[in-house]
Amino acid sequence: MNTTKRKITHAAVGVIQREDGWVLLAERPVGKPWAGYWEFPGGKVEEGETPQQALKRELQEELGIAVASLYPWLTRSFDYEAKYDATGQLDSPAKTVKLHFFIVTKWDGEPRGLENQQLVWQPPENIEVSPMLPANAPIFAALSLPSNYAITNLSELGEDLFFERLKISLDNGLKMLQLREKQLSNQAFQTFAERVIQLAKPYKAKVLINSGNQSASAALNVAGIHFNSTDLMQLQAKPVGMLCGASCHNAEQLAHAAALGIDYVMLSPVKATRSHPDEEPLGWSQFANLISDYALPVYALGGMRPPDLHEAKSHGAHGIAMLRSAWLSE
Ligand SMILES: Nc1nc2c([nH]c(=O)n2[C@H]2C[C@H](O)[C@@H](COP(=O)(O)OP(=O)(O)OP(=O)(O)O)O2)c(=O)[nH]1
Ligand SMILES: [Mg+2]
Repeated sequence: MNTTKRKITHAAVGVIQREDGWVLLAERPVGKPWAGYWEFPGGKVEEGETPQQALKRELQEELGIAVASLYPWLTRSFDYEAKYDATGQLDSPAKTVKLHFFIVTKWDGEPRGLENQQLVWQPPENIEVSPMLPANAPIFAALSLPSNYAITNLSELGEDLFFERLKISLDNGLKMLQLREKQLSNQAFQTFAERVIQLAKPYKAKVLINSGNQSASAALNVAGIHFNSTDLMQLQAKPVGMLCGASCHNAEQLAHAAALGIDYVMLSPVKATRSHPDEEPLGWSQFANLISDYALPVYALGGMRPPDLHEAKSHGAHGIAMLRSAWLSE
């Protein structure tokens, strides 16, 4: 392993996202390192700039747009090896880049390729341009996760009401839910889970199961597993071939989840909740501090209701996870 300390290049990267979810990609023009590779618009953070200031400048320079609204999102480091062109000339030296991603939701002006770069709008779950800058591979998986994530609450609602509400939620666009029912026997959980999976299937909603119910699940066709924080800390490697998330409550758990490279975390409790009345809430500022330099998408959990989404995103969250309020009738 190369242990020489590399200089870190900071870059500000803009995920410019339309209301339909499609994002803007640019092809690096001839004459720049990694020419022909696709990327999100953005560029290097200059001396004395914050990443957010750098992004606004870069999007003005590269696309001629003025950012009107943005959310801080992920921060990821990536080690680039030296790259040589076909004639053996150095195209780009070995370096470590730290990418500060933002999601840009409003802007003034129509994006144009002011540096002769090709531009294209793409749906994150089905990108058709390639090659992509190698650091960006996990970004599209993260972008494909929905903003709202529901956790089942069968024990409080009872079966009839739960399935009635589930149907309504799916009709209203719910795309991801976690089955978490510690009180159920393996057999009862299995029956419950099969019914949920069946209902969710035509909506293409992702169904995950909590690791506390995992023993019941071998036969179930679920999209993934959600590890509680105790099981997360026991985990040595990310299970392959499935979506994988975890509950975190502190910096140590967040760091372990990031080291495993799982797909998302939930950080809680943001606010006081009825389900966990004894836990001290983090509040938004501590929530934001814990994830200010974090590589994975984070769902805020604990007292969240749908109108909290904007505030959650303003504090760096990818979205919100809800237990009780996911199933309210209004
Ligand atoms: N803009 C952008 N840069 C990315 C992405 N992914 C990724 O690894 N990078 C790396 C490539 C570069 O090392 C660095 C950003 O540099 P850049 O070439 O865009 O810098 P810049 O716009 O300031 O332009 P210049 O210095 O090349 O003239 O971050 C991405 O999606 N977008
Ligand atoms: Mg650039």
